[in-house]
Amino acid sequence: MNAQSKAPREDVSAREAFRRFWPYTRGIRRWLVAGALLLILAAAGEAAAIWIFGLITDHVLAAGNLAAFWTPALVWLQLSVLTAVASFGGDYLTAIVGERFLLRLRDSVFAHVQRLSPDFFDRGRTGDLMVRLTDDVEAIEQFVASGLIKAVTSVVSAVFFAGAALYVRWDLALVSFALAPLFWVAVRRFTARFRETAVRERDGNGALTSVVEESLSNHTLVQAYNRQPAERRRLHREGVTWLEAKMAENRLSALYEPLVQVIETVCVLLVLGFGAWELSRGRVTLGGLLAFAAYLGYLYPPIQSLGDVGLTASEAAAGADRVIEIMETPPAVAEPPVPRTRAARRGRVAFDDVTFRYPGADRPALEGFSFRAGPEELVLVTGPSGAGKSTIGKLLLRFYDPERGRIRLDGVDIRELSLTTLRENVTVLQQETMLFPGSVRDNIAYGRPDATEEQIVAAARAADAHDFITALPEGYDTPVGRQGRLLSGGQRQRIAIARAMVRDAPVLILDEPTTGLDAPTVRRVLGPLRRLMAGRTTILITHDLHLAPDADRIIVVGREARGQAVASAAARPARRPENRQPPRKVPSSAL
Ligand SMILES: Nc1ncnc2c1ncn2[C@@H]1O[C@H](COP(=O)(O)OP(=O)(O)OP(=O)(O)O)[C@@H](O)[C@H]1O
Repeated sequence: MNAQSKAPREDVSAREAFRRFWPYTRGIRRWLVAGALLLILAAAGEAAAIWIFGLITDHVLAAGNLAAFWTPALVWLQLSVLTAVASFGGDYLTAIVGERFLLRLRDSVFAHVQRLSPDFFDRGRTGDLMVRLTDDVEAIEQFVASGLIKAVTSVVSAVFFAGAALYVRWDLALVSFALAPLFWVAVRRFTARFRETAVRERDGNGALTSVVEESLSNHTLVQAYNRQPAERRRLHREGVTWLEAKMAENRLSALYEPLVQVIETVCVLLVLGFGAWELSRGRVTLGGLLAFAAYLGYLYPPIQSLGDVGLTASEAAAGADRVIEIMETPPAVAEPPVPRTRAARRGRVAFDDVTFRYPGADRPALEGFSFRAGPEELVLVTGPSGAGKSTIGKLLLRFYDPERGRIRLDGVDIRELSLTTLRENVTVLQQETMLFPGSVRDNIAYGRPDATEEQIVAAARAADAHDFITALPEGYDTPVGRQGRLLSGGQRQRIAIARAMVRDAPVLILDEPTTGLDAPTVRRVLGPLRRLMAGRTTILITHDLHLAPDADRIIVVGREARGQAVASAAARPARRPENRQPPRKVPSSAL
């Protein structure tokens, strides 16, 4: 199953989302507690300051007694400094906890995504995946880490201010608390709707980012086929869907705040009316009444903030659905329980009666396929398009496991090797030369980041790339651009050959290494390719028979008449041309 496909998603409740992501706070929980305690201290400081304000009103302002002002004023000043420090510390720790949580969760989701099969990426939409790794992960943080602190401090602050209000005038307090359930009703009604709109908004955001990503990464195709208006319309359509979802969300938040304010005003007016009556009868002092009103004023923000936590929880649950969906997509292959981390590095490859079907495909891409390739052998794999040739490389690299049969490297089933060890032993040179944005040097050293300058240059020389690289404006430091687009196809190919040389693996898979290159360029890369193949087991997947004379064996992967894709190993020794020159091997000491 593919997380990015449109399969119906199981909704996750906020509680489940919390339970699921709470373990990511391991190690930072003490900071979480410290942050919450500091914020509670700040709330207590504010409550005490209001108390002093009431005292000053009664004993200084109402009594006109300046002498009584200094002591409470000094205490108030000290309290406000203490409150400021506690509030700073609390906010800072909350931010640290939130950001660390975010970092850890994003790292973990990304690490999982990296283990998924190529099929997951081929079927899914990159833009949507990007939104899941950024916005959705952030929404979860807003709830689980900072949201939790906010909820705890809001509850404690509400208890403080409610307690203080009760202490000052319990009867007045009870009158105002009688309206508290109104808040709950408002919050509950809004939370459910908010959840719905949040899910739509997140999906819309993913779809919009996907269109931008797809359109920009295929800009040449778009321009060459005059598809700009169609792409603009596609973006606009997704933009409108997102706008509608966003507006529904904004409408709800815009409605929620004034509604809460109206409820607040009703409370305050009720208290003031009742208070004025009590004041006129001399049952409460002006200072007492003002302090009481202030406590109520301070009581509403934490209650409102609890409501906000409810809304954040809805958004987080919507994000959590999307993140959990990825986390629950199983990797196509698993590391063995006790992986072997050493291989003989001789390069003996064997496919024994291998049958493989792509996930969701109704017929096998390879069926009962067997072949062997030994050290220093060049096995050429050819056959019609779609017959399963490239699949051989994907299975050897263990992007997928066969349904039946087994694949061995130096006599060991590749399922027993650690994935790292296996992939250190097999280098692939793909049909489409993949370069990473970065310099020429970074790209050559991509498979072996600790490669020395001499090794990089030796590989570039052997790949016949050194001369054109030194002629580039910044030599080995020249940026190659996105997917190496600043270089020509032949240059990209030679850099990829140099990269494979630096990697120096005993098994080499060349998947259509000359596709897309014109005849002179093909002739130009043949020499470097031969040097790369020297001393290794090479599986050359190609329609192009330029290298056929060099092959030790040719395997024809074919389709049988019944229309099923069947790979048959019609292996036959290739005729070795008399004039075949032994390839010059790049001394491994130089690599
Ligand atoms: N990710 C995938 N999911 C489902 N089917 C796939 C997937 N990748 C390839 N296939 C199918 O598997 C079959 C073999 O594909 P493969 O890429 O191995 O063919 P090939 O012989 O290398 O073709 P070509 O010469 O055109 O590159 C094809 O029918 C193809 O449609």
